[in-house]
Amino acid sequence: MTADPPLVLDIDGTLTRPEGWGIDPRIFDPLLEWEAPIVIATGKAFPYPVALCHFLGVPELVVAENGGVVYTGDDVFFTADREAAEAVAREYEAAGYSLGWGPEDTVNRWRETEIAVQYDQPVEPLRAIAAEYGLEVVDTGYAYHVKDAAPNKGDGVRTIAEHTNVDLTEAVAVGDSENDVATFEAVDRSFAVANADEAARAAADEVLADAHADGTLALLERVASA
Ligand SMILES: O=C(O)COP(=O)(O)O
Ligand SMILES: [Mg+2]
Repeated sequence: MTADPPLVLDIDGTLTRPEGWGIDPRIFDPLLEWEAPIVIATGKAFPYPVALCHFLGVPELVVAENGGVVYTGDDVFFTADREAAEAVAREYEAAGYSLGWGPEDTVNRWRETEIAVQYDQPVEPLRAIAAEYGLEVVDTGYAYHVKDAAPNKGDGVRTIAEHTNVDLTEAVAVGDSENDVATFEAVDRSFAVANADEAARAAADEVLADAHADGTLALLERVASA
């Protein structure tokens, strides 16, 4: 009899419905019943993974903003600030472009360390402006994230492990894009869903046969305690 391994899960592309958008409701019960810690490691702003944990009914262990914000359940750690990314966003807008989210911009409203740009906005001028500020642009397949190069999801996951009982030498991670590569390096076994980008596929120990939540759900069945 083996125990359930700790999980490190990405959100978009990994817990999403086959259509690619929205959380697949089939993940709720397996995650609620999982007997080991679950870390949500995402590019989304801090409130989103916290809310996901809350509504799943699992403890809040969260890496948000691609590692810019880390929550261990007791403490919040910030590993970057928003100022430079904000300056890039203003310059992008001044050049006639838009972040693409509308006036109230709930995607960036609560962001503390980076700025996200909608996926159908032009990325080349964004990359050029970000480079002037020494920042990088990460392509998650869902948005472009303007961020400091230092924070990443993998370091965030390690911070959680240092402050909790999450044992990364036993952990299983699932992800779909270049922002999950550092996570894959931090855990014991790493899996890219079938819809994953090249970077995630190359970094993962295994590419799953199924896409989105279908891939993740099949994997959970496979690695669950016997
Ligand atoms: O916020 C994004 O663009 C992607 O989010 P994810 O890291 O949970 O896939
Ligand atoms: Mg993703």
